Amino acid sequence: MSSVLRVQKATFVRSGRRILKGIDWEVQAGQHWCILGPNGCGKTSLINLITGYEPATSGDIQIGEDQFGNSDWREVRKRVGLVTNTLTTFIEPGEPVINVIASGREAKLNLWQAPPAAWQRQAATLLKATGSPHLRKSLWGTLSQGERQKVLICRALMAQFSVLILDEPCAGLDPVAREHFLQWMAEIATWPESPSLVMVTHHVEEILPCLTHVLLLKNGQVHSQGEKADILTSEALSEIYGAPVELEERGERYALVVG
Ligand SMILES: Nc1ncnc2c1ncn2[C@@H]1O[C@H](COP(=O)(O)OP(=O)(O)OP(=O)(O)O)[C@@H](O)[C@H]1O
Repeated sequence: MSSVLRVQKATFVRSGRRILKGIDWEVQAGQHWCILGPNGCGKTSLINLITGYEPATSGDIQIGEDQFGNSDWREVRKRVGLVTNTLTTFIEPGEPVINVIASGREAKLNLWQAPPAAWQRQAATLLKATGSPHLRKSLWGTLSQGERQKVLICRALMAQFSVLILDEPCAGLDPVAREHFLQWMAEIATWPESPSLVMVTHHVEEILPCLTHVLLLKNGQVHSQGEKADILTSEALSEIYGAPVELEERGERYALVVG
């Protein structure tokens, strides 16, 4: 299997604090990952290194064949998609939904002009696949939280990334919207051209069967990583959260009982 993303001995130091302390992690083609860890363990910091928003203090980050430092990182980052709520604040409320999606082609947030017809068609096709083709004529500012998440993922899919990082994509969704959203994510994972999905979440309920691997972080270090069935245990989760928790299997999904 080919490597899509490789992090080797990555450290991240800010304000004299060692936030990431030697992370080794590899995502191979065809794998979909979930990252779990308590607040402040370094999940966002790790994502910031992978997307090139922050330079690692030491260590190597490789996307496919290209390594940060040896390749033009602006080109490399075009292969890593990031869907995060912080993006939403940078998009103008008056921007048409189709333009928001089409802007993913150039990794720009606001296009300020009508996108080329071919991009508009591709954007409309992606939107249709979400089951929300009626949003085609909507403006960004009128969308609900769940609709915004779908549009942001469509936007990311415009660029044909090899890795798509979803940072707490279900935050703010009601239970039904969350389940619909997760099922759509599961469908994306079945596409032959699907990027490797990396989902950061605090909720084991959101770990879908399509997520094949799990990375557990604690205090800026890898606690454990590997195939979901091996890594996701009550014992491991109790260790990372520093309190007894019980992982319950419900069909192919999970629930967590605290205490
Ligand atoms: N630029 C920075 N300067 C100083 N401290 C930072 C910086 N970036 C992150 N930190 C600190 O590093 C730690 C890890 O932060 P990070 O946001 O990566 O955690 P996280 O696992 O994503 O947390 P959460 O689950 O709460 O979102 C936190 O204690 C945070 O305050």
